[in-house]
Amino acid sequence: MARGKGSGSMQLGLDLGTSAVKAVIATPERGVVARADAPLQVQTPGPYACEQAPEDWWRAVRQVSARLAREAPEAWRAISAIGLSGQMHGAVLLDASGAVIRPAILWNDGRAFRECATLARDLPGIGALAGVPPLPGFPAPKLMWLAEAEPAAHARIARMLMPKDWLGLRLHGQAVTDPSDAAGTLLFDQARRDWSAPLMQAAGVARDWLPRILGSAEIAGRLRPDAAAELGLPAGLPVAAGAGDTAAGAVGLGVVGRGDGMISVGTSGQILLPTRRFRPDPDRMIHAFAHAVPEMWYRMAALLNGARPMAWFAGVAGARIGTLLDEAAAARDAPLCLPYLTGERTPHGDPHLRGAFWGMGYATSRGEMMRGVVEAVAFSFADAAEALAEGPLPSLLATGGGTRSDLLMQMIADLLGVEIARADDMASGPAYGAARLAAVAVGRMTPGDLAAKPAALHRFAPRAAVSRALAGKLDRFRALHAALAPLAAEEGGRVPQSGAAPAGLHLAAAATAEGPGG
Ligand SMILES: Nc1ncnc2c1ncn2[C@@H]1O[C@H](COP(=O)(O)OP(=O)(O)O)[C@@H](O)[C@H]1O
Ligand SMILES: O=C(CO)[C@@H](O)[C@H](O)COP(=O)(O)O
Repeated sequence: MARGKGSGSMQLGLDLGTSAVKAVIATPERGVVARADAPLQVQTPGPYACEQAPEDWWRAVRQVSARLAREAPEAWRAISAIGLSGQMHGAVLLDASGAVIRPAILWNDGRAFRECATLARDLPGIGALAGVPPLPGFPAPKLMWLAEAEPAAHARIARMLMPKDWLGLRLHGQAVTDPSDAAGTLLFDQARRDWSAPLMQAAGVARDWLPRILGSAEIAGRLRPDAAAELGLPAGLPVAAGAGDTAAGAVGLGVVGRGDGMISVGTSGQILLPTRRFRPDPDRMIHAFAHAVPEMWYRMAALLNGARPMAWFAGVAGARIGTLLDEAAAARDAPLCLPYLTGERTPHGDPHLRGAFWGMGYATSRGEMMRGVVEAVAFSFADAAEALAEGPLPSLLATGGGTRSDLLMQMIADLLGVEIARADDMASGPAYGAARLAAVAVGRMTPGDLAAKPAALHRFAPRAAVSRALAGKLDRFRALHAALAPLAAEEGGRVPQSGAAPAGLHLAAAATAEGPGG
């Protein structure tokens, strides 16, 4: 797979996930040789708000670096290049001095729903241009929302970066993004793979707010001396532009060609199929985005609530997620659950949806409730797959923290009727994809090498009989959603522009929120 040049060197892949910063040190020949994670919290100051402070991301990068330097010193010293991956759609807003103006507004923030209606009305062809209909977690409507809700902050904007690109700025000093992350802004012309003048104009975005677009495997800059000193790496290391986390995850698994498929079960969830052409399909809430490899796009069904509802319920129950998943596996029954804790994208495109349980009695246990949550996550993936499928789905390579649950993975395989395969070492993911892009950037891999898939896989084969039993419950899950969606819309309509919780409604808000994870 690798070319001879510099074969002793290793690549550092950094993935700025929503629940944690993940770092891997990898080589093209050996795959991942060391890894470290540092957790992150999501702030939810209002019922539709999801935010993180960029300084917390940097602190987490320093933590994973210190851990790798301590626990894998030889690999750490062999790092010859850095690659980046990160949660998509986040808006990091900087003033003219480069200072962060306010906390980053994340991909699952729903406050900009009114601005989405405005964009859809003013630009009827927006979905065919931007690859996705207006959705509130995307930067364009969020910037419009900010102009109304926080005009003083909006007036200071000199630059907007996506999360991994803000890390890039800290590392090498350049304001750079790549096509796969630019794809998730609603400001990007997917077919031309460049910023779109009509979309920028509609959202009131100045061209010079936006970063330069480089290829994902191009060198964006070199490690600055100050960042090098903080992380304990040599100054001048090349840093590749990298990719948004869905594309980087696909690169990590070799899901780059037509006929490949990926399922990602992280905080969010995705099913992703690479395509050779840009093929928008906005009516079904399918995202058609530029891939991290040149001349490729992908079609994607995207869930705002992937495995995170499981972590949320573990937090509510005050137990470890692994313990509750064991109880869920042993449970014989489960109440119906809707997992839409932050609204949902595919297939509903509805920021007002919320979570619900139905069918509980005094005998209901927490294990049964957890099983209901796991089933709900699997049902969401079934809805996503149905929206995405144009014919039979290919077998899917899996990534993300939720893939650790055999119960969930088997349920999804049963419902989708396709084989799902998880890398045995579970190391292939966005951070590994970022390391691979860095390897291409410094000539340690060829772009063609990115199609290589993980060697050892744990396979979940679909079971027809179980699938029929689950399908009956999926119908009731859909009926519960249909019954509650009008109530959600009515309550959502009463949320003020600021996004603050209206009195008397049940929309949850907290200063901080996240379950205990693993
Ligand atoms: N032991 C476990 N079994 C199954 N799922 C888990 C376990 N530990 C954590 N998770 C799930 O993994 C999710 C985080 O996945 P991850 O891919 O790390 O997310 P992100 O990239 O968003 O940071 C959590 O929301 C949680 O539900
Ligand atoms: O919204 C999307 C993709 O459209 C997600 O990819 C987010 O970027 C968050 O990813 P995770 O933190 O769940 O990995």
